Amino acid sequence: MKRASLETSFPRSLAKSATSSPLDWSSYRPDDTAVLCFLRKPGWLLLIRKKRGLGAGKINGPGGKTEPGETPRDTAIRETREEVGLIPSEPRHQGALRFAFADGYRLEVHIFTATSWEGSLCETDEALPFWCPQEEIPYTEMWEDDILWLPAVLEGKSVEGEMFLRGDSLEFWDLRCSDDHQVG
Ligand SMILES: CNc1ncnc2c1ncn2[C@@H]1O[C@H](COP(=O)(O)OP(=O)(O)OP(=O)(O)O)[C@@H](O)[C@H]1O
Repeated sequence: MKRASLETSFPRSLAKSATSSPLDWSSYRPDDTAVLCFLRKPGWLLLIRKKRGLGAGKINGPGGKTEPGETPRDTAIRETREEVGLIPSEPRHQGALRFAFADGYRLEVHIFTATSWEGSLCETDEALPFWCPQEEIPYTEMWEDDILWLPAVLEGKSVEGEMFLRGDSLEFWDLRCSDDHQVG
Protein backbone atom coordinates (compact mmCIF):
# COMPACT_ATOMS: atom_id res chain seq x y z
CA MET A 1 0.00 0.00 0.00
CA LYS A 2 1.30 3.44 -0.85
CA ARG A 3 2.06 5.38 2.31
CA ALA A 4 1.79 9.12 2.55
CA SER A 5 2.52 11.27 5.51
CA LEU A 6 -0.30 13.27 7.01
CA GLU A 7 1.58 16.27 5.69
CA THR A 8 -0.66 16.06 2.62
CA SER A 9 -3.51 17.15 4.92
CA PHE A 10 -1.74 18.68 7.90
CA PRO A 11 1.55 20.11 9.04
CA ARG A 12 3.97 17.31 9.90
CA SER A 13 3.78 18.26 13.60
CA LEU A 14 0.22 16.92 13.72
CA ALA A 15 1.07 13.44 12.43
CA LYS A 16 3.04 12.51 15.53
CA SER A 17 3.14 13.94 19.02
CA ALA A 18 6.41 15.32 20.35
CA THR A 19 6.24 13.05 23.39
CA SER A 20 7.47 9.49 23.34
CA SER A 21 5.02 6.64 23.58
CA PRO A 22 3.99 5.61 27.10
CA LEU A 23 3.50 2.04 25.92
CA ASP A 24 4.87 -0.63 23.65
CA TRP A 25 2.27 -0.89 20.88
CA SER A 26 3.72 -4.14 19.51
CA SER A 27 2.02 -6.01 22.36
CA TYR A 28 -1.24 -4.03 22.05
CA ARG A 29 -4.38 -6.16 22.31
CA PRO A 30 -7.74 -4.33 22.38
CA ASP A 31 -10.26 -5.07 25.12
CA ASP A 32 -12.99 -4.06 22.67
CA THR A 33 -13.37 -3.35 18.99
CA ALA A 34 -15.68 -0.55 17.91
CA VAL A 35 -16.56 1.35 14.79
CA LEU A 36 -17.46 4.82 13.66
CA CYS A 37 -19.56 5.31 10.53
CA PHE A 38 -19.72 8.74 8.91
CA LEU A 39 -22.56 9.17 6.43
CA ARG A 40 -21.79 11.77 3.78
CA LYS A 41 -23.65 13.77 1.19
CA PRO A 42 -21.88 16.44 -0.86
CA GLY A 43 -20.64 19.12 1.56
CA TRP A 44 -22.36 17.51 4.57
CA LEU A 45 -21.61 14.92 7.24
CA LEU A 46 -23.98 13.14 9.61
CA LEU A 47 -22.86 13.59 13.21
CA ILE A 48 -24.49 12.69 16.52
CA ARG A 49 -24.57 14.11 20.01
CA LYS A 50 -23.90 10.90 21.92
CA LYS A 51 -26.28 10.43 24.84
CA ARG A 52 -24.65 7.50 26.68
CA GLY A 53 -21.67 5.14 26.76
CA LEU A 54 -18.04 6.10 26.24
CA GLY A 55 -17.85 9.75 25.19
CA ALA A 56 -21.42 10.60 26.28
CA GLY A 57 -22.11 14.30 25.67
CA LYS A 58 -19.53 14.54 22.90
CA ILE A 59 -20.22 14.90 19.20
CA ASN A 60 -19.07 11.95 17.12
CA GLY A 61 -20.17 9.78 14.23
CA PRO A 62 -22.64 6.96 14.81
CA GLY A 63 -20.85 3.89 16.14
CA GLY A 64 -20.27 1.49 18.95
CA LYS A 65 -18.72 -1.79 19.95
CA THR A 66 -18.74 -4.95 17.87
CA GLU A 67 -20.69 -7.90 19.16
CA PRO A 68 -19.47 -11.52 19.01
CA GLY A 69 -19.58 -12.89 15.47
CA GLU A 70 -19.85 -9.48 13.82
CA THR A 71 -17.37 -8.04 11.38
CA PRO A 72 -16.62 -4.33 11.87
CA ARG A 73 -18.66 -3.64 8.71
CA ASP A 74 -21.67 -5.50 10.22
CA THR A 75 -21.27 -3.35 13.33
CA ALA A 76 -21.13 -0.14 11.30
CA ILE A 77 -24.44 -1.06 9.66
CA ARG A 78 -26.12 -2.21 12.90
CA GLU A 79 -24.96 0.68 15.09
CA THR A 80 -25.92 3.31 12.50
CA ARG A 81 -29.39 1.77 12.21
CA GLU A 82 -29.78 1.51 16.01
CA GLU A 83 -28.50 5.02 16.73
CA VAL A 84 -29.98 7.13 13.91
CA GLY A 85 -32.41 4.91 11.94
CA LEU A 86 -30.37 4.84 8.72
CA ILE A 87 -28.96 1.66 7.16
CA PRO A 88 -25.75 2.43 5.28
CA SER A 89 -25.25 0.63 1.97
CA GLU A 90 -21.73 -0.64 1.35
CA PRO A 91 -19.86 1.23 4.09
CA ARG A 92 -16.28 1.87 3.03
CA HIS A 93 -13.51 0.92 5.45
CA GLN A 94 -11.04 3.79 5.84
CA GLY A 95 -8.68 2.47 8.47
CA ALA A 96 -8.38 1.69 12.16
CA LEU A 97 -7.14 3.55 15.22
CA ARG A 98 -5.79 1.93 18.35
CA PHE A 99 -6.63 3.79 21.53
CA ALA A 100 -5.11 3.13 24.96
CA PHE A 101 -6.53 4.92 27.98
CA ALA A 102 -4.48 5.66 31.09
CA ASP A 103 -6.80 3.45 33.17
CA GLY A 104 -5.67 0.49 31.05
CA TYR A 105 -8.70 0.22 28.73
CA ARG A 106 -7.80 -0.47 25.10
CA LEU A 107 -10.21 0.15 22.26
CA GLU A 108 -9.60 -0.39 18.56
CA VAL A 109 -11.90 1.70 16.35
CA HIS A 110 -12.52 0.95 12.68
CA ILE A 111 -13.52 3.94 10.57
CA PHE A 112 -16.19 3.69 7.88
CA THR A 113 -17.87 6.16 5.56
CA ALA A 114 -20.97 5.69 3.43
CA THR A 115 -22.58 7.79 0.74
CA SER A 116 -25.85 5.88 0.38
CA TRP A 117 -28.32 4.45 2.85
CA GLU A 118 -31.93 3.49 3.43
CA GLY A 119 -34.37 4.33 6.19
CA SER A 120 -35.40 7.56 7.90
CA LEU A 121 -33.24 9.67 10.15
CA CYS A 122 -34.46 9.74 13.75
CA GLU A 123 -33.33 10.64 17.24
CA THR A 124 -32.93 7.65 19.57
CA ASP A 125 -32.13 7.01 23.24
CA GLU A 126 -28.48 6.79 22.22
CA ALA A 127 -28.00 9.69 19.86
CA LEU A 128 -29.23 13.03 18.60
CA PRO A 129 -28.25 13.12 14.91
CA PHE A 130 -27.73 16.23 12.81
CA TRP A 131 -26.38 17.04 9.38
CA CYS A 132 -23.29 19.22 9.70
CA PRO A 133 -21.69 21.29 6.94
CA GLN A 134 -18.31 19.70 6.25
CA GLU A 135 -16.59 23.06 6.72
CA GLU A 136 -18.12 23.55 10.18
CA ILE A 137 -17.30 20.35 12.03
CA PRO A 138 -17.45 21.17 15.78
CA TYR A 139 -14.07 19.68 16.69
CA THR A 140 -13.99 21.40 20.07
CA GLU A 141 -16.99 19.28 21.11
CA MET A 142 -15.50 16.03 19.83
CA TRP A 143 -12.80 13.67 21.09
CA GLU A 144 -9.49 15.59 20.99
CA ASP A 145 -8.00 13.20 18.45
CA ASP A 146 -10.76 13.60 15.86
CA ILE A 147 -9.33 16.80 14.37
CA LEU A 148 -6.10 14.93 13.62
CA TRP A 149 -7.56 12.18 11.46
CA LEU A 150 -11.13 13.01 10.39
CA PRO A 151 -10.08 15.61 7.78
CA ALA A 152 -7.88 12.95 6.11
CA VAL A 153 -10.78 10.48 6.12
CA LEU A 154 -13.01 13.12 4.52
CA GLU A 155 -10.36 13.58 1.83
CA GLY A 156 -10.85 9.88 1.04
CA LYS A 157 -7.68 8.67 2.74
CA SER A 158 -7.28 5.64 4.92
CA VAL A 159 -5.89 6.27 8.41
CA GLU A 160 -4.01 4.13 10.89
CA GLY A 161 -2.62 5.14 14.21
CA GLU A 162 -2.04 4.74 17.90
CA MET A 163 -3.26 7.14 20.56
CA PHE A 164 -2.88 7.36 24.32
CA LEU A 165 -5.40 9.33 26.37
CA ARG A 166 -5.52 10.29 30.01
CA GLY A 167 -9.21 10.88 30.63
CA ASP A 168 -10.25 13.11 27.75
CA SER A 169 -6.74 14.42 27.10
CA LEU A 170 -4.70 13.14 24.22
CA GLU A 171 -1.12 12.61 25.43
CA PHE A 172 0.48 10.65 22.60
CA TRP A 173 -0.38 9.96 18.97
CA ASP A 174 1.22 8.52 15.88
CA LEU A 175 -0.87 8.68 12.72
CA ARG A 176 -0.27 7.45 9.19
CA CYS A 177 -2.48 7.81 6.20
CA SER A 178 -2.56 6.35 2.73
CA ASP A 179 -4.34 7.21 -0.47
CA ASP A 180 -5.37 3.62 -1.14
CA HIS A 181 -8.16 2.54 1.12
CA GLN A 182 -8.06 -0.97 2.48
CA VAL A 183 -10.81 -3.36 1.70
CA GLY A 184 -11.98 -5.00 4.90
C1 LIG B 1 -10.61 8.38 22.28
N1 LIG B 1 -10.96 8.84 21.02
C2 LIG B 1 -12.03 8.51 20.32
N2 LIG B 1 -12.23 9.19 19.18
C3 LIG B 1 -13.31 8.94 18.45
N3 LIG B 1 -14.26 8.03 18.76
C4 LIG B 1 -14.08 7.33 19.88
C5 LIG B 1 -12.98 7.52 20.69
N4 LIG B 1 -13.10 6.67 21.73
C6 LIG B 1 -14.24 5.98 21.56
N5 LIG B 1 -14.83 6.37 20.43
C7 LIG B 1 -16.09 5.86 19.92
O1 LIG B 1 -16.93 5.73 21.04
C8 LIG B 1 -17.84 4.69 20.80
C9 LIG B 1 -17.80 3.71 21.92
O2 LIG B 1 -19.10 3.37 22.08
P1 LIG B 1 -19.75 2.75 23.36
O3 LIG B 1 -20.82 3.65 23.79
O4 LIG B 1 -18.71 2.40 24.36
O5 LIG B 1 -20.28 1.44 22.77
P2 LIG B 1 -21.74 1.06 22.37
O6 LIG B 1 -22.38 2.20 21.64
O7 LIG B 1 -21.63 -0.23 21.64
O8 LIG B 1 -22.47 0.94 23.72
P3 LIG B 1 -22.39 -0.15 24.84
O9 LIG B 1 -21.44 0.39 25.85
O10 LIG B 1 -21.94 -1.42 24.21
O11 LIG B 1 -23.81 -0.18 25.32
C10 LIG B 1 -17.54 4.08 19.53
O12 LIG B 1 -18.35 4.64 18.54
C11 LIG B 1 -16.10 4.49 19.34
O13 LIG B 1 -15.75 4.44 18.06
